[in-house]
Amino acid sequence: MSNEEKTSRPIPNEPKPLHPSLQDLYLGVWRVVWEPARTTIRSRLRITALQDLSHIDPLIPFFKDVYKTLGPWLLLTYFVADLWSGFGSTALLVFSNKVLTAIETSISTGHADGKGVLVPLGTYVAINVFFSCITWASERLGPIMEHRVRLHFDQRLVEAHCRFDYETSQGNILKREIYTGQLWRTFCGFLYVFKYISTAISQFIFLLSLARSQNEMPILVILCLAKPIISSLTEHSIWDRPSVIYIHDQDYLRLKALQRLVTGKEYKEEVITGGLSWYLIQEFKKTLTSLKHLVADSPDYSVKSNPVYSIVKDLSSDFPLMFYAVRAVYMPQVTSLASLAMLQQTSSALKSTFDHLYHAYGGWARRVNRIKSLYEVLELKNEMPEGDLDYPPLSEKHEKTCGMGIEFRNVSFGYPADDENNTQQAVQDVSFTIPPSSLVVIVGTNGSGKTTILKLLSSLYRPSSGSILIDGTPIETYKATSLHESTAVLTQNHQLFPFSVAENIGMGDPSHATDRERILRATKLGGSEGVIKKFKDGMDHFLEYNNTLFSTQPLVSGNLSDFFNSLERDTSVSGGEHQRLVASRTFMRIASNKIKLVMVDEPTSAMDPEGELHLFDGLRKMREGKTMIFVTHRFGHLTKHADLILCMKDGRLVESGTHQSLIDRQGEYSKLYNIQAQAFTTTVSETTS
Ligand SMILES: Nc1ncnc2c1ncn2[C@@H]1O[C@H](COP(=O)(O)OP(=O)(O)OP(=O)(O)O)[C@@H](O)[C@H]1O
Repeated sequence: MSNEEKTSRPIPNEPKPLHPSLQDLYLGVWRVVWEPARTTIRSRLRITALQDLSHIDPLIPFFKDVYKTLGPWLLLTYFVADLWSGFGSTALLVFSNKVLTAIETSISTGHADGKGVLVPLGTYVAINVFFSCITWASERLGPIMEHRVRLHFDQRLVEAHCRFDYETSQGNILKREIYTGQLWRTFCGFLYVFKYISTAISQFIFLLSLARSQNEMPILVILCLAKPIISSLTEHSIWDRPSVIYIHDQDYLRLKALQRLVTGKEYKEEVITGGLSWYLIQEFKKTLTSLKHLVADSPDYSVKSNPVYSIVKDLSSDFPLMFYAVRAVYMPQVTSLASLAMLQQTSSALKSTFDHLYHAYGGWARRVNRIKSLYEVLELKNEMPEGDLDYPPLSEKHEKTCGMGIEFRNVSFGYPADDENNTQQAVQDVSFTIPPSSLVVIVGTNGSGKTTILKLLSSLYRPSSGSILIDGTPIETYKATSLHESTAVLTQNHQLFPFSVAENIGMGDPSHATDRERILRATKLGGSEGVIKKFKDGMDHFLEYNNTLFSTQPLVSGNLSDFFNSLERDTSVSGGEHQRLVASRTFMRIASNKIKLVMVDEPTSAMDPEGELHLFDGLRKMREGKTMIFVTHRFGHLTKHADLILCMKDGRLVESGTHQSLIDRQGEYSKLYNIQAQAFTTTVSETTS
């Protein structure tokens, strides 16, 4: 396998060693570290308000997708277990009633009917055990299904975001955040409604059938308290004590980093112009494959790991009933109000079911809206028109050694404004022609439209009027992705990605993203060798390290606090170092041999003069077969060697020509040039005088 085929791995998955006083636990992708201490009872979920029911149409594609992701058997098992938990509670009431009736008969006749009591009791216990097993199984299945549903929609969203053009990606619809982690619970929320309706019906029927039929306080109180006591002894929550919780799984971190790259607005421009979409999808899929073994990403997962605890806890709520049953068998002369107790028990169960139903309905509209938002994003159409012509067209005799030919014909463009009355144009009626393989410099005052010209050429936006021709063909005739593959862009706004240094540079040419030789060459050309030497782990140093690290409670000084501090990482680089690393990525891209147009927009603002000279020299040496456009405020080697200078002012092209012709003209260019030249001449004359 070539270098390119290997997945570049994030930092090693080595757990950080712990002080002997600390303990740790791995829960899914999380590592929880704590100092052993006493536990407290976990807090309860908050309750949502009742809202109107919405129509069911938007839910159909969602249900279909969940069905396709989980398959019929997993879904059916979960659905049956869910429904059973509703009917099962009524079945328990039926058999507890039988037990109580048998007890009552024993008492009234004064004859101990062991079989009459023990058979329904045995059935009751068997149902309860079965019930606990089903509950336990569905608690195990739930996180697996949740995880799969989440990964499915994560992938759909990554693919959708990679498909969006720049303008679409900035739109309002995408400002709403979609948490795929909630989608399974949303689905369950719909199931709960059906579950509680069926439970309520069965409990109600039973309550009607009961209408026919019908004191040891301290011990009863203790028995009633058995359930919370057992729960607090057997259920341990990581949220109950000071713990350090962080994502330990490196694949998961990479998954998150890839998602950030795809969804983060700050990366979008470069993801689009860098043609990274397919690479990101490919890497995302690879990472998903490595993550399939994990069933959840919530640190609460698997806190209850033993089914016996669940069985004992669930049985404990019936200790009072068992107590009465045993007592009736051995002391039949003591009378109890069995029917009355049964009525009370059934009605309180029904009350609780109605309560749940109320809350399940309460969340219905919220859940429908969540699903609507999800599908609005998944089905969102791109705003920018594009054609299906490849660039450079295969059929035409496009010279291999020839850069891109560009023509602007009366181009005007205004950015989509928040305020519709704001009609100011960033570029107005601009026309120029750039012959293939030219070196062009665009100069002008701030806000004069220089960067906007590059953005229009990058197909990030389309002109409001006029036309842009690429090699004589309108730009919108080409596939935007195909133009991006032929273009390298370097600006001062370009970001470092949340990956290693090597991958940051390698992604300049996604087809060779792990080719170390190419990366090293690009590193030298971009002048970032010195930067990388500073990192302890060199090329493998992580930039913008994305670890989820927090503590559950304030950490006072101590071993836990020291441990917490040791996990924090400093990933910052200086502005100039940042620009050198980004420049290396561009050199990686230019070296891919597909590039016909290089656009460079003030990428050296934070660089020292040596770095700047190195960068421009490097770019000029790679000129062959490329058209190069530089936007700059600095008049120097570039402007003097340019084939064409475009001078912008207030969105208009005011002058164009070579350096000498524009100096001779004594216009806007000459004015800007003289302002800069004056600074040096004044300094020289001051020094000499
Ligand atoms: N994303 C945007 N949304 C709205 N207006 C914008 C946006 N980007 C630029 N503009 C406006 O468009 C005009 C031209 O901006 P542009 O960035 O092209 O100028 P520039 O010549 O590159 O400026 P500078 O030299 O400061 O980089 C400016 O008035 C600017 O405020």
